[in-house]
Amino acid sequence: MSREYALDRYRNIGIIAHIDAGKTTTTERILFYAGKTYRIGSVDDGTTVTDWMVQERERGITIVSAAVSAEWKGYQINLIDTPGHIDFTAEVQRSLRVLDGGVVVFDATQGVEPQSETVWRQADRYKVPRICFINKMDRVGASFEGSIQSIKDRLGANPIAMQLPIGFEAAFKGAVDLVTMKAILFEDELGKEPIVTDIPADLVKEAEEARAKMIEQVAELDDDLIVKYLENEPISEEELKAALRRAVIASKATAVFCGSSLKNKGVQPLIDAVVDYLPSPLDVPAVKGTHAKTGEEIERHPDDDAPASALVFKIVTDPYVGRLAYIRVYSGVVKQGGQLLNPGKDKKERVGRLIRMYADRREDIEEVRAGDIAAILGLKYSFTGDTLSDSDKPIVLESISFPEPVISVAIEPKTAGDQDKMGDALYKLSQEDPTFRVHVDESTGQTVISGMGELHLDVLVDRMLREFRVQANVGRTRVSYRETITRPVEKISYRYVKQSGGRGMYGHVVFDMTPLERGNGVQFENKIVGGTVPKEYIPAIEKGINEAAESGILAGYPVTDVKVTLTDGSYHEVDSNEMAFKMASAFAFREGFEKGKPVLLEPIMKVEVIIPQDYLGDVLGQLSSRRAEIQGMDMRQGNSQAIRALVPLAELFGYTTELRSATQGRGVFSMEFNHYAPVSEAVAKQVLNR
Ligand SMILES: Nc1nc2c(ncn2[C@@H]2O[C@H](COP(=O)(O)OP(=O)(O)OP(=O)(O)O)[C@@H](O)[C@H]2O)c(=O)[nH]1
Repeated sequence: MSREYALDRYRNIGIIAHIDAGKTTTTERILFYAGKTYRIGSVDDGTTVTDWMVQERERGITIVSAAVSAEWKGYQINLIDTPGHIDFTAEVQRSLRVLDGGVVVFDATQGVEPQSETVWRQADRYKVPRICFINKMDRVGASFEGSIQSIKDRLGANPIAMQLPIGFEAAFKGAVDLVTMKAILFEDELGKEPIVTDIPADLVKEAEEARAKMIEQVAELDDDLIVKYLENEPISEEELKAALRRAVIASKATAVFCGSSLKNKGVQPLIDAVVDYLPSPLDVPAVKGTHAKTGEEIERHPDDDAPASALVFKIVTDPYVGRLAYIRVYSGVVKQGGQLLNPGKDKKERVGRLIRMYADRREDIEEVRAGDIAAILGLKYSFTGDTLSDSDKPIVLESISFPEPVISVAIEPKTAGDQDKMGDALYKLSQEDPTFRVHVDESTGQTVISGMGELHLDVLVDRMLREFRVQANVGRTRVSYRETITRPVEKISYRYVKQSGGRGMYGHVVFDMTPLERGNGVQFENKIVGGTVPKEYIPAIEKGINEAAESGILAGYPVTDVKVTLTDGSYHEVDSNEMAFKMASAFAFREGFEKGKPVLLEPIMKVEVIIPQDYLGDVLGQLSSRRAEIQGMDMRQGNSQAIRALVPLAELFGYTTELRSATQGRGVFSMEFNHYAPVSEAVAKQVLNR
């Protein structure tokens, strides 16, 4: 079999946007025009194809990114939907890791919003080339220019306007294409072909100026073109497009388009732009990884003849077909019925079925080639972030790093019947989502689930009910605190000895514990020289420490930012075993922790509040009563005021409601985890008393 599309005809892209900018509507329209949807969905009616999960429909937000394939003018477009809400940041990150380019959607009345800034920065981190779509041009207050200005000011990007809007607000009709210098007009109705015609007479001058500016901007970024430009030689359409394509792929510029997805305007030129300016798998750097056995660094190119390598970027428990693992193939060919190695887990996996998702159907396929995206059915051991590789040439690709969950709730099954099902449901959900954790609180015996925010946990509890039919009582949302030590403790020595008939137990460890900077977790180093403790017991010692660190001694929260250095110990020829050393190190850890002057740490969030100017005084007052540390303020589009602050997460529960009522519903805020910090004594008392 050969390729259906040449490799340079693939586009793996994501639609990235702030919540409500119109990502779902735009995705829908793209899928409609790219020919694979039978029926257009509408977010407002709750029937979109990408938002297939019930609660997404009800909430009107996109939570789980589905990868959907479509076709446009002989190109295969794999659309990876990314959520716009910060609580689902893991979803955004995992999709950014596997896509080659992004379309960032903005609301023309708002320009850059707080969360568009967050997703933009994330895309920067993953070096994803982007084009922009200024949506909602039909709305009152829409401004193409204002939005472009905010992309420049707030994102520090280099936006190049490729169009000039025709018509204003409700009368928005389409745009002048500044490359071809033709007007493209759209009717409101879906499915109508755009009308390509001459530029309206009253816009000719403005269009010429805009084109001159665009050419200048593109030429400045391109060594070849700048010469021609300065010498006033003619620049062809192809040359212009090629130069812009290079600039976008190198992230030196972002091409900007406008439209109204809801009114079916501007979408086809946007898909043309995806093809013209966003990279194919050949245009992005080779993926990096390490040899699973030797640790040697390896690069893999998108070559069908290279050994197979793929990254699992999403697990979905599909109610109809079962556990689907979405993969991006980086090199080689993954074949249905074939075998792959998960080198990280050292497990062989069989590729049961290979499935390509379209907007309206699934299709079984025989193979997925380098550069493409599809789903595998039948994997047993592989999860998000895992590599699948050729067994003979095992590679582990760079994985995806996820933030630590910051809030938790206790949940309790309603009936005995729910008990078993709950365990199963939680297990499956945590498999799908690496920022969702489950643990049993030792002191209360309660099951505690942790995640990235209230909405995140709400959605998961909701899914438990709907997909797994588990009824559960949910406790109050709590902050996920951490515990750490504040001073070093040396030579903690613990001997675990048991003599109860038969064979005894003997394990003895001596170690130092030192506080680490924030964000370092629990680290372990073995510095034993000579054989006071045989090597075979070292892993058990480390395990004992890690298990003890799962719940600290202050209030049972996980321990973090501590380094344990094993310096000495002793063993017994007959009585020593792994269990004894594990017990010894766990007890020693607890003892050392107690002596290290432990403190509670709380998550501090980076918050941005956007409000109309008039409410500034009230909102600042509210923030300061919530222990906020104001970091800065600036003016935004439409006379609104942005406040940036660091606020403890514990103070943010219920803030949305308070902000709304203080600003007559007009204030919005976004937050993202920033760091952990020690709590004040008063707060510590409160938490510890609970
Ligand atoms: N006037 C106008 N409204 C639009 C346009 N595009 C989307 N909308 C509306 O804006 C709202 C949000 O659109 P969505 O497509 O759900 O936005 P989203 O960014 O996908 O939001 P999430 O899925 O929740 O992240 C819906 O009520 C849409 O009908 C547009 O071009 N013009």
